[in-house]
Amino acid sequence: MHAVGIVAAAGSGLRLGADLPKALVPLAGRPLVAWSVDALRAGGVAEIVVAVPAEQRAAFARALSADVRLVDGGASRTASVRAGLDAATAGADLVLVHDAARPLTPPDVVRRVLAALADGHPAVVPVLPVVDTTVVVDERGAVIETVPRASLRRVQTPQGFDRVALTAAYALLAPDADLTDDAAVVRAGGVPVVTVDGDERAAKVTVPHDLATAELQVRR
Ligand SMILES: Nc1ccn([C@@H]2O[C@H](COP(=O)(O)OP(=O)(O)OP(=O)(O)O)[C@@H](O)[C@H]2O)c(=O)n1
Ligand SMILES: C[C@](O)(CO)[C@H](O)COP(=O)(O)O
Repeated sequence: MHAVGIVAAAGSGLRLGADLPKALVPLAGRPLVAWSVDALRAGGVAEIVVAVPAEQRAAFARALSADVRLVDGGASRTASVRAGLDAATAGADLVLVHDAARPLTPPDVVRRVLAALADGHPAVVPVLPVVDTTVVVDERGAVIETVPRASLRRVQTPQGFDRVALTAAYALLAPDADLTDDAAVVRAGGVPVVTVDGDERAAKVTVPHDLATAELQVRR
């Protein structure tokens, strides 16, 4: 089986508030995107395509090794992944879609996703339980309902797919579709999605505190 990794790295990182695209923000001196590419490689994915902001291609080329292919991302994560998928070589039968913003994803998470794909599941996501009480609020922020959380999960990346199933699901999407992850794309196309264990260390760097936490994690 041949897996291609697509790294979504074309976001700007508004919530992080850095003065360069989030995927280029350094963690222990290396750009987040370089860590995320390494995570996929350490888990057994050799071919990597990275979707980058078009105007930053040169900076990404300097940040990554020459065997990583760069493509121009789009206005949404969905558009960026679609561009990466279009650029993957025909030889790949599996696709792992990963966020550049999850730099410290342990290789075991990647391996668990690949193992479930090898078992014949067409779509696999790593998940974690919800550990806080979870509520619904009204427009003023008042709590109107506590949600039972036993069956809720937080979804991480990399998310793994049979390439034919993912390509077919993307082909069904409207060109301007903007879904929050790729599992939602295949589910919209009727493909069942199974879960494997995620890992707290695969947390997404979204706000400044997440970057500080990642720095501490690297130093341990
Ligand atoms: N047009 C976009 C938007 C997001 N992403 C990528 O999708 C991943 C998850 O998105 P998120 O963490 O929301 O990143 P940003 O969109 O950059 O963050 P923000 O919403 O704070 O601007 C990131 O690795 C980001 O680079 C992408 O490839 N193309
Ligand atoms: C893809 C993702 O990381 C799965 O949890 C998440 O949906 C990305 O969300 P964001 O708001 O675009 O960061």
